[in-house]
Amino acid sequence: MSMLEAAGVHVRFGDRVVLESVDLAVAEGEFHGVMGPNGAGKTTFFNVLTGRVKPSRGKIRLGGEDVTGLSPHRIANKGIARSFQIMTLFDEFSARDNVMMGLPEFRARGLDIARAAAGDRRFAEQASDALAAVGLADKGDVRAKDLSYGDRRALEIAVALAQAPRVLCLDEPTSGLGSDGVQRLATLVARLKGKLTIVAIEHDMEFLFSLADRISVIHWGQVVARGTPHELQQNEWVRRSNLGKFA
Ligand SMILES: Nc1ncnc2c1ncn2[C@@H]1O[C@H](COP(=O)(O)OP(=O)(O)OP(=O)(O)O)[C@@H](O)[C@H]1O
Repeated sequence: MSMLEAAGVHVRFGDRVVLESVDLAVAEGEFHGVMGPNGAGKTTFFNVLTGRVKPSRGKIRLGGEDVTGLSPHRIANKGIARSFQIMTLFDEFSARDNVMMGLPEFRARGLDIARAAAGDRRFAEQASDALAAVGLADKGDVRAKDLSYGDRRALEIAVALAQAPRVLCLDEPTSGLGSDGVQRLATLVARLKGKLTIVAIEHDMEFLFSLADRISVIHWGQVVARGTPHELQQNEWVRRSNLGKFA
């Protein structure tokens, strides 16, 4: 059984069809890349997976359970975490507090002060684990706004990891990073690979081809090619487009 499955997903905005019959099956522990030209429908597909857009047809299943059309909040609670292309951190808060605020139990406790006091240490420990997982172990007390761009991107991933997701969706994780930052992210993803199911939209083909187990190419709202990086190198469509130029 696939950890994450999309079956026959259609999305239309007015009379514009943006996704047409998109299928995807991602195995547990797989790192699946999604690539394609600008405007192809990749972000819309992520929005369907994470509940921000309801498909006009088709199903999304997580671990076999139908989660189609659930709210983003409920889908997150079921285990699909998303790291956004646009920074979504609380700048004035420390890295650790940002991660703690991503913990479902932390948010669920509301303003119950007695429980909060008892829970704080445990939450802080969970947050520290997530920070360590992304190489920010010694930056827990640094305010988000004082972190470097690369550290902020790593922190976004820590926020998503702290939710102990079953599936992590990364929307252009390398965007805005210099080559050192990309290298560091590649090391992090390589460490997470196999332990976590990851789906990543990415324009950096070198990054994707070196790390992904399989890649789906979306163009005009449809999957036009899919396979391992090696298989895609042989794919006629990818060869003719300039998408595989790093392959
Ligand atoms: N809410 C919306 N209403 C109408 N059209 C939309 C909406 N969201 C996206 N679109 C259109 O759907 C198409 C696909 O957009 P989408 O953002 O999914 O593409 P993408 O592959 O992620 O592109 P990029 O790589 O540039 O981020 C675009 O033409 C976009 O203008």
